[in-house]
Amino acid sequence: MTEQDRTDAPATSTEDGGVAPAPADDAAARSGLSRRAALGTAGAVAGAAALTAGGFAAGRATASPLQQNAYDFFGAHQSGIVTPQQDRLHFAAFDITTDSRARVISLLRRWTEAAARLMTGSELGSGAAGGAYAAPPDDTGEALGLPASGLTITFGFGPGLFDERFGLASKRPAQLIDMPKFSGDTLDEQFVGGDLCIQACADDPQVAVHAIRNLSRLAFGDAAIRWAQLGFGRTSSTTRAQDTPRNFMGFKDGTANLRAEDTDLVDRWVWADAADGQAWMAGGSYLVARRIRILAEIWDRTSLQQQEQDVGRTKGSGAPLSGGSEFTEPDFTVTGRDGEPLIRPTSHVALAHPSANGGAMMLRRGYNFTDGADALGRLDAGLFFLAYVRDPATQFVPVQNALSSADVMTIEYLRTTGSALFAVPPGLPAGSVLGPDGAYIGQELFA
Ligand SMILES: C=CC1=C(C)c2cc3[nH]c(cc4nc(cc5[nH]c(cc1n2)c(C)c5CCC(=O)O)C(CCC(=O)O)=C4C)c(C)c3C=C
Ligand SMILES: [Fe+2]
Repeated sequence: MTEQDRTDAPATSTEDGGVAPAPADDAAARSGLSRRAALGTAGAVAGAAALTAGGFAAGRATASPLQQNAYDFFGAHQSGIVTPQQDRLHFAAFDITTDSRARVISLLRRWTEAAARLMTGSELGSGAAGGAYAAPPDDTGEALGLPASGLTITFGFGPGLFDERFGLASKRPAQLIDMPKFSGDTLDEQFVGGDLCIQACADDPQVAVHAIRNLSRLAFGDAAIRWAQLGFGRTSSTTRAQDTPRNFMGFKDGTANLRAEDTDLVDRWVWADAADGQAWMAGGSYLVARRIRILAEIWDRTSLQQQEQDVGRTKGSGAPLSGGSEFTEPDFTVTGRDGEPLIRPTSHVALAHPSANGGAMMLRRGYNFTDGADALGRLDAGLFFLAYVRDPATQFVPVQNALSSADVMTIEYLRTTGSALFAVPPGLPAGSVLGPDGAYIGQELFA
């Protein structure tokens, strides 16, 4: 767990890290949260303040059942980027359906306050069963009784937020490019773009789905889901303590990923800086989302030798074909008896490696997905590729171009059906007071 992910600051903390119940109650009163729910949150965050970098609260006597595995919503960066990658994902891209700038701000305030509560394992408002009998409940209820489950909620802004509607055109970061169409892309419009996005990651799928469902509900009248994606297993590690998971092709994935502990590299390749052009993005990042279908039926009829040559690593241990073990650096100069490089130049690893891309790196945070089958009985399954970068034009586009034009794995077995890019603003500092007039994610953009 990294510094900014520690659960060491309550949802309405004071500058010195103490709990400030009065603002929480004020905010609750202003936003119509029940006393019961507000007390639940205050209790949870007060307990959370006792947690340390040693990890989650799970199993600790001091942790209430609801706050177990709770990450802090507050910090210099949004949670869900360098946070140890959870195993489940619900991702949603939204269209903004209002032309009112004030309503967009109000939506971001509602989302921010709700996200901070959901991450503590608390219900929204009066809860699922505690509100007025004659009104729909404030919380849909399917996460009632479940712990926080490591939930992180990460908000992003798509190019549409910067169109003529909201007077934000001059604040659009140069890094938020219109994603080019890559050779071989077979995009399905139902998985493309979005004015806003929410990435909800958790260790329990019900918790991640509950978060998106309730945030979507809060957006009613202002934004509507354009497309969404569930992920059932992580395909990366974002910290050194985590095992390397396997992707839908059966290979270890995430071995050479950037990790939270690589702070210099993360500063260099992930976090935006004011000097990059837009001060409001300092401490933020850019999220590339690509829905990539894997032609499993073809891949599964391919020999082990061919599979390993296409990836550039062994299927068992994930070691590079040039030798060593999983975390040995690939050596692209080592040749076999036939004089050919052991790692083929057309392999995925050879083409995606920083040495082939001007040193560029990215923080991958993808998920396996399966969405049923097509009319021919083939699985609609693959990898929902998520990557955080500081500059998509120099860190993602050249790599994708190289993969699209030369990577045997990409050309023969992968079909990209969805694509989107979002600017992910920085986090909110501890001590921020939330509510109808309070702080919100992205506030510097509207300042
Ligand atoms: C444009 C960026 C990338 C896309 C798209 C992509 C798709 C994709 N990758 C795999 C499987 C593996 N990728 C691996 C490594 C790897 N992939 C990228 C980039 C993209 N992948 C990078 C930058 C790297 C690291 C290269 C390096 O530094 O060595 C690996 C090897 C293990 C690992 O390091 O993670 C596998 C396996 C799939 C299945 C996929 C789309 C479906
Ligand atoms: Fe890859």
